Order: sequence, then structure tokens, then C-alpha cells
Amino acid sequence: MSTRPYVIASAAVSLDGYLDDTSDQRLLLSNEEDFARVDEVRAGVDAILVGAGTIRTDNPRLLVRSGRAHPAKVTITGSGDLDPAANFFTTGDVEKLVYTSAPAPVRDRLGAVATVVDGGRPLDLRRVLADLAARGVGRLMVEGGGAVHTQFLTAGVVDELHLAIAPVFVGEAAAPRFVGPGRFPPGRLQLTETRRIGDVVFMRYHLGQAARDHRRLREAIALAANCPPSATFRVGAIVTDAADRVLATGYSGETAPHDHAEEVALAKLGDDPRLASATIYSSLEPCSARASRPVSCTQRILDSGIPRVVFAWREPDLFVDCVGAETLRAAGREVRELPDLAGLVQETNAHLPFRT
Ligand SMILES: NC(=O)C1=CN([C@@H]2O[C@H](COP(=O)(O)OP(=O)(O)OC[C@H]3O[C@@H](n4cnc5c(N)ncnc54)[C@H](OP(=O)(O)O)[C@@H]3O)[C@@H](O)[C@H]2O)C=CC1
Ligand SMILES: Nc1c(N[C@@H]2O[C@H](COP(=O)(O)O)[C@@H](O)[C@H]2O)[nH]c(=O)[nH]c1=O
Repeated sequence: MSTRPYVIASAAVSLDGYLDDTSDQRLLLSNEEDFARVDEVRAGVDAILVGAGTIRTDNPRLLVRSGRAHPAKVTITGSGDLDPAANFFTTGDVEKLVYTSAPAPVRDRLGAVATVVDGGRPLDLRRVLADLAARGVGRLMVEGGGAVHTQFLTAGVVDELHLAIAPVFVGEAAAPRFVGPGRFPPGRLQLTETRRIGDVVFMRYHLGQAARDHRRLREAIALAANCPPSATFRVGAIVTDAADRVLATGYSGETAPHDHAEEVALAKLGDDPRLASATIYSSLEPCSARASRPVSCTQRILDSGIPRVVFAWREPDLFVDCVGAETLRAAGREVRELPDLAGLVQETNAHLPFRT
């Protein structure tokens, strides 16, 4: 069972690594097009977190500009030195959560405008994240500032890092840096995207387990290219062990026309004991009902004991109403959806009349 949300850390930085300058005016490092990209990311998460320092300095609204639903807003503070009239609290009809190491005085100050939650003393990020997950936050965007980014990265709780590099120098020693000193995750991050956005360069990295998931899921998606022509979904699946070694692969129609990718891969493993700590990657959400065979892939995964399921594309309502992800989660399995890769799966399934 996942105990924390999927965490995306996001920042715009100057060429010399600063988040802002020391002036009273907020430094706009992103350009218009890059702010639109940030807006897309905001629209795809359940909550946005910034540190109390950012609320004091920027007075941000943290809303989605493009008319879609606003995510919840989250902050962390020790002092509770936050103005109840700040935009963070007064804008957007959404939940505002304040995690603090001093709940009683902070509740006195902010209890009327936010839900104040005990974050432990000292504040424990994993406890904060577990509480957010329990409140239904599956995806969290962390926008900063520097103290917050440093702590999330050094605590090893960041899955994706989004960095926009702006073509300016700040050059002030007292300005906030993207991160301060600390014990960061060792080794090189996995660079998964670079994009030129006008004069800004956008870079996306995956870290830790998220990097392994991203790589294996791309491989599963690529397997679907082997599927024979069909009037149904073309899907690829890979089962890995706890050390990320491939145990089995499968693709739709591999051994018979009605085969699903997951059932092919699972059939190759029988009741292999390594399934008890395995992950199954599938380009499509595992089916929960099917016309061609009596047992769904969701049921086969449950029967196999596999504790983790990672998929890219939530099944569109073309043939049946799929509740695979919900069913697996309800049974206590960890389910990771990587919607950023759904477009690749849709390309492989362009023969089907789904709408995006
Ligand atoms: N370019 C960009 O993308 C972004 C830039 N920024 C910039 O970053 C700057 C702010 O960064 P920074 O000053 O580092 O502040 P942060 O936004 O990182 O907030 C730091 C504050 O958060 C609270 N906090 C952090 N960790 C803990 C903890 N473990 N326990 C309790 N409270 C904690 C404390 O609040 P308290 O003091 O109340 O106890 C602390 O002072 C601003 O200039 C802003 O413009 C911000 C976001 C994005
Ligand atoms: N300056 C800066 C960012 N700043 C972030 O945006 C927040 C303000 O958002 P809003 O309330 O929507 O105006 C601010 O508090 C900080 O978290 N973000 C970026 O992607 N690029 C930028 O150049």
C-alpha cells in the first residue's frame, strides 16, 4: 500500500541557480509559455505545497488559471507566522492545509481559514505525506521555495523534478537558491525530458523507484508493437522482481488471439514465489471484466499476490466500464498510474475509436 503521494518538485531557476532575487518584486523566471506549462502540471495534481517562506515573500494564489479544478493548497510552518488574509488562504474554494510542529498556537491563528494539522515535533515530512495520502492526495506538486526543495530532495521523497532554466543571472549571495547544502540522493538522476520553451529550457528528471518505474513502463509500452493486428487493445506487460530484474513479459495476442498482455506474462510464472514482492507494468489499466474469458487481469493479479501495479493509460469506456485500478487499490495493492506515458499507449492503439 502506498504511504505517500507521488511527488513532483517544480522550480524555475536562474542560470546561477537562484529562485528569486532580493528585491521586493517577485522575480518572474518563467516566460508566459512556461507559466502555461506549470499550469498544466498544477491541473494534473491533487494538491500544491509551498513553504511558509514563499507565502510570506510572494503572497501566491496557487490556482489553476485555465479554468479547470483547483488542487488543494498545502503549506508547512514551524512559527505559524502567516497572515490569515494572505492569498493562499483567501483565494480558491479548495481545502487549505497547514502542517506545523506547533499545532495549538497555529490553530489559534489560522484555524478559521485552514485545517491545521500536527506534523510532529520536529516536523516530519513522511508523516505530512502519509496524512496527505490518507486525505486522498495521490499526486502532490511541491513548488518551493529553497528550504522546502532541499528538505524534500534530501528526505528522498521526490519522484519527479521539473526544472525550468531561465536565461538570467541573479548574482546576489543573499538571494534564495534552488537548494542549499544537504545529503541529496546519490548518483545521477534519470533525465526523461528536455524541451525548449521560448528562451527557457525545461528539464524533467525521475528519481529512485519512479525512475525505474518510468523506464520499465516505457519498455512495456514498446512491447505492444509485437501485437498481431486486432480490433481490441494492443497492450504490453512486464513483471519484475524486487531488484528490478525482468521475470516475464507478455503482449496482447502473444499465444492466442484473445490473450491479454498481463495474463500472458503471469502464465509464464505460475506460482513463482518471487511474485510476492514483484511489480507488474502494463501499458493499459488491468481489465476488471472481459467478454472473451471468465477471469479478468485484475483478478489474476490479485490471485498472483503481486503487491505493485504500474500502468500508463486508464482504460477508456470502449468495451466495458473498467474499475481495475480501484479494485486493486481497494484490495490493498499499490497502484501507480503514470499518465505522462498515456499518449504513447494511445499511439499504439490509434486503430480504436477512443476520445482523449
Ligand atoms: N522560482 C521558483 O520556482 C520559486 C521561487 N520561490 C522563491 O523562494 C523564496 C522562498 O524560499 P525559502 O525562503 O527557502 O522559503 P520556503 O518557501 O522554502 O519556506 C521556508 C519556511 O517553511 C517552513 N518550513 C520549512 N521546513 C520546515 C520544517 N521542517 N519544519 C517546520 N517548518 C518548516 C518554515 O516556516 P516558518 O519560518 O514559518 O517556521 C520555513 O521558514 C521566495 O523568494 C520565493 O519567491 C518559491 C517557490 C518557487
Ligand atoms: N517565480 C516563478 C515561480 N514561482 C512560484 O509560483 C508561485 C506563484 O504562483 P501564482 O500564485 O499562480 O502567481 C510562487 O509563490 C512560487 O511558488 N514559479 C515558476 O514556475 N516560475 C517562476 O518564474
